[in-house]
Amino acid sequence: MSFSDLSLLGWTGSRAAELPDDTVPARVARVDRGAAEVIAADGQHHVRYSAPVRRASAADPVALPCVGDWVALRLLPEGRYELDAVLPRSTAFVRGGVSRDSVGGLSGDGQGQVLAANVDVVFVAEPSMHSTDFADLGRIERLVALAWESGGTPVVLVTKSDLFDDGLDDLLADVRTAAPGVDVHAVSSLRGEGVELVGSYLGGSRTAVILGPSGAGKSTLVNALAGADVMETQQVRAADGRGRHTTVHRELIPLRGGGIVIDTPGIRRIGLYDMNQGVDLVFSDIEELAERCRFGDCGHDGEPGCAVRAAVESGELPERRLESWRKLQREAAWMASRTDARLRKEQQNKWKIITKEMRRSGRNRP
Ligand SMILES: Nc1nc2c(ncn2[C@@H]2O[C@H](COP(=O)(O)OP(=O)(O)OP(=O)(O)O)[C@@H](O)[C@H]2O)c(=O)[nH]1
Ligand SMILES: [Zn+2]
Repeated sequence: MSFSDLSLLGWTGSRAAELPDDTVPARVARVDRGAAEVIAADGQHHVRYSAPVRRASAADPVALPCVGDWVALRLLPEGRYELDAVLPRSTAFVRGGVSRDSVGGLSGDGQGQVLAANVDVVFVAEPSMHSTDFADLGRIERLVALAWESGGTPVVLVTKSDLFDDGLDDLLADVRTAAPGVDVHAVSSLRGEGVELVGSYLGGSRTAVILGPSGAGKSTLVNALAGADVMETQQVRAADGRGRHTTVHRELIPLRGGGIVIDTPGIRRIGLYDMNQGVDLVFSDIEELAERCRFGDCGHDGEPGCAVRAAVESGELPERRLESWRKLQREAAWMASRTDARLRKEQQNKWKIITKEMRRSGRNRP
């Protein structure tokens, strides 16, 4: 991968002002215990972290460089670069626990870890059919919440749309109800339908991730966008008999039509934790109804004058959606109790601004 022009990697003039003196910019393509693969204007480099970066990261893992970060490189007297600073992130996927240990629980140390940074567009891929099941609206809600939480813009892709003959329009309508204010598109990588439209979100060298369950067709879509087989799909893995864990992913993938996709094992596994305010936006319809409940702290659980229950009764609000909302609220509360307080505050501040913007532009009106 070679980029003579960093703007193809998403570098913008506004970031230049944040670059310390006597350093050059680079973007992190991969991290590996105390060192990173970065792409600078003069090519790819393997760089170690400076002492200040190491100290900051020891105090708070959120300061560790991660894929997608823009960083400052300083040329050392012996002629190699050192990673001197992580430039301020515009967006970040933060995981609440540092490690998911073998029992599958969060580490419980309450510290965050950044899985990917400076992601502009978050595609939420949900297959129209998953073995014998239809698209899972609850999963879409969760992943859209996570996308909002990162600061990026979610776009829902109903993948494998070719598996659907009749009723695709109905399905898309249901998905739109599950993700108010979010663009929803049908995509078939197999037929090449919708692929160009997906690519159009990445104009101006924007950066994307694709979230979604295994088998949603994420790798196939990335290959279609990249115009080359940069990802091993499940089919290829099955054909050459290699287990998925041995697959070496390229983590920062340039696309033929411009733009970049970040794909890391961490982002692939990211799922159903780390949500707070994102939930409010996904359920903006419920939040709006709740403003009309008689009691400010209404639990929508049989209280008199409850506008939310009334909407369920009248069929305006699907019961399923109220249940999803309750479930996500509980999880978000649980996660929030475990997330580093400072980080949470930062996210909340950012969130207030985004919410305000959305209110103003009316984007969260279903
Ligand atoms: N019918 C149909 N099948 C597709 C489409 N896109 C992908 N597939 C198939 O679905 C299977 C899974 O596709 P992948 O791209 O490997 O899915 P993934 O989301 O990357 O899966 P993981 O790597 O396990 O996360 C493969 O057998 C693909 O050939 C599509 O548009 N239509
Ligand atoms: Zn109520």
